[in-house]
Amino acid sequence: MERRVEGEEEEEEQSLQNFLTWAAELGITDSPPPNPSQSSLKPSNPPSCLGKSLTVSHFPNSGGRGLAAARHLTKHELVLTVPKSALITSDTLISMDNKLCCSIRRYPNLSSSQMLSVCLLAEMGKGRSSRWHTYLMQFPRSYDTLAGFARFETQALQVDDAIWAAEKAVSKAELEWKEALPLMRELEFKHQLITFRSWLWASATISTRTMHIPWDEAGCLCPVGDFFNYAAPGEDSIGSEYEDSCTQFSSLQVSSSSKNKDLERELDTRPVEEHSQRLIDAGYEEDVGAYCFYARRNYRKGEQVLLSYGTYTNLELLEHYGFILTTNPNEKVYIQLEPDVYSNSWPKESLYIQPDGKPSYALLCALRLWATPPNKRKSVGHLAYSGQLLSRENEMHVMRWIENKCCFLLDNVPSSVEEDICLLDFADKLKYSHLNETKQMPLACEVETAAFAKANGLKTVGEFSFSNKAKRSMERWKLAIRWRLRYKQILVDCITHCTTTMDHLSSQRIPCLRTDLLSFVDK
Ligand SMILES: C[S@@+](CC[C@H](N)C(=O)[O-])C[C@H]1O[C@@H](n2cnc3c(N)ncnc32)[C@H](O)[C@@H]1O
Repeated sequence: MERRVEGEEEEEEQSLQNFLTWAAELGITDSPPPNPSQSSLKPSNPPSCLGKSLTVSHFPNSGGRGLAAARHLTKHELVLTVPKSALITSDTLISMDNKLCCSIRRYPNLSSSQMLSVCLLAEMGKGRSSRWHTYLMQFPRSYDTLAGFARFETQALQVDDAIWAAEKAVSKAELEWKEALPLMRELEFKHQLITFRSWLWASATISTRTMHIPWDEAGCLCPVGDFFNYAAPGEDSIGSEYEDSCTQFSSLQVSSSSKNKDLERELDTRPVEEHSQRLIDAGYEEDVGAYCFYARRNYRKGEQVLLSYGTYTNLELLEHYGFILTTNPNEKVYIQLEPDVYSNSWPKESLYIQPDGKPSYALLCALRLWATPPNKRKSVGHLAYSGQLLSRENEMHVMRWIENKCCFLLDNVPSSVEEDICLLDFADKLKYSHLNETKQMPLACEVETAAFAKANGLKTVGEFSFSNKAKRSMERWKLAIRWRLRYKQILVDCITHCTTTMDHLSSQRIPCLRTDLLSFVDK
């Protein structure tokens, strides 16, 4: 969840009100006509920004500031439109700034996201004289995306793949910043705006808030539209299979360089009459000339109205948006197989443990074939690929293998599920009081807490009148612990699943599809 500096609530409230008034003047409305393509947005509609369909509210456990239903909303109903003139892209900012326009042309090798970052920083440098000042003030001051993770926070992820993803995100951001430095120097940015810290802020703003548009890969910043918090596809809408598959489209986007194929697909821009066939909950509509947002399901008054940014694992959410979901239907614990298992040619991304602890379809198929004697594989390939259990022994073998793998992975991380829960509990309490309870902690927690204190220049772990920097580090540390805890819980659930399956297999006479298919691996 995003944080703002404490003690500024009143000021923030005033700033929000100013922003919403400004947004209404720009024609941003949550009282759009039922079919905006048949009615001009201006000037017949009274200025309205929030209160008609939506209202700004706080949801401490699901995104902080977000949008709530101001009344009963019906599935597929149009709830917000943001006209094109209110969207911010690199082009918008360049067109209003001659110096920026002349300089940026000399750097054609910068990516569209790098260009938008530079434009955003240039706009920030203008302070109150920026046309967008009121809106820019609504952005968080810091983010928890992986690129901003310091060494201690990265190590707290504990799992190699996750540590690697964080290190890669940091080095990518550094490289992009260095590439953009000559342009920022040419533009004579103030020292504060040229720092890596400011770059991280600008690129995280783009990563967490831009929305897909067809004419700029970096996307656009969409005032008010970017107040929608996230619900995973499938989680928020109880719909048909058709709807579930379609909610994989996203309006909020990750940077084009991350190559998320889902997000590169064209968005649906069909008219509102085709509501029942609508593929997404938001998108730019050329015929309306506005970004349009639709309710993805029915909402009761006061409920948070959510948007699906796309299908993400928790690590991806952390990388691009700086948060994770405790219940994420798209979470995956990837399982690395030996090279001989890959001969079955399953893509690596299909081999994982699901959030409910069950092995993925592909993982089961791959292991069932692998546990079959090589000379029998061809003849049973069609059964394995159609997801069928091959024999009791084969299945027992597969379950034992997965169970051992999960145990191995759990043994190779520095702390257990129980220790992580204890550490999270401790970190939560630290916010409220001075504590010196580390002596009652399990050793692993004590060691990690001491490492946190050291990384943040605190003399003792009991010294918790934190600086803002230490508070932000604490938030990222907690995110890392929550991420790895979920990872471990899935492995534990998988072990339970394997044990239960093996018990079931041993107690029952499972008809063998092929009695000759005894696993060969034990022999
Ligand atoms: C597009 S903004 C949404 C509005 C944002 N809460 C605000 O106050 O401006 C996306 C950011 O909101 C937060 N967020 C969105 N959905 C969330 C969720 N379900 N749980 C936690 N944080 C969420 C994350 O920090 C994310 O980067």
